[in-house]
Amino acid sequence: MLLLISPINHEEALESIKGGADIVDVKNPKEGSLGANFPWVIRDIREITPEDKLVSATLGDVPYKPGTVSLAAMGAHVSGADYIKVGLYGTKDYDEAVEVMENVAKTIKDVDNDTIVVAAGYADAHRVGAVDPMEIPKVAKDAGCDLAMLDTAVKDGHTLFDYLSIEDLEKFVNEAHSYGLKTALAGSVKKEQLKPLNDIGCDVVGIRGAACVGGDRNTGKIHHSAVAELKELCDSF
Ligand SMILES: O=C[C@H](O)COP(=O)(O)O
Repeated sequence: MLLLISPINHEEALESIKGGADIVDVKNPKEGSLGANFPWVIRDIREITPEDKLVSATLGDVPYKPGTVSLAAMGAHVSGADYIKVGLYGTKDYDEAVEVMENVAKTIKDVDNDTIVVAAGYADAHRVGAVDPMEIPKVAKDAGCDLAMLDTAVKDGHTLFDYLSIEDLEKFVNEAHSYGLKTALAGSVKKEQLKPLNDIGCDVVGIRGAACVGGDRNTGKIHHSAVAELKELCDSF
């Protein structure tokens, strides 16, 4: 299972790289769970990240506006992102989510087929009126994405596991795999929760809070020792 770590700036990206993150995921929590950062921050982090590591960029907790989100995807691409995550927040059902994601996938695949397009839903979608998380694998497949992901929309201490059972998560992973997609799971994941995620076949675990000093994604900063501990655990399974 690969370790994706979400820094917000240059300093935290260096800590993530030093700690051994497999994917450096540029994010801006001030703008939400999958808040988007600025093009120059993504470009700078791509420049300091070794070439063999992927740089991811989140496009935000996006509205049901396929054109706006497609342009944002192009912005992430020209800024150097290899992995583009779209938080399906304003899309209330399968049809809206597919419409956004198929336009993002077309935008990106037309210019670079190797860039990874990620459809990200929310385990707590019911709290914000977003598309059902269990529909995300089908959304990702039907829209031509590479990866189906779940995170949590509301970062209030609840974790992914508060909303979905391990059986549901396994079903999510198996369905995505049956379509030939990879999976990523996140949502205030703690180090003790890595093994169950690994055991159900999850391909990527996404973490910010547990990689920060004090375990707090907002007040803490990412520290390489916390990242290294998570990386060692991921490699031990
Ligand atoms: O993509 C993953 C997220 O950054 C997860 O953040 P979190 O561990 O603070 O919920």
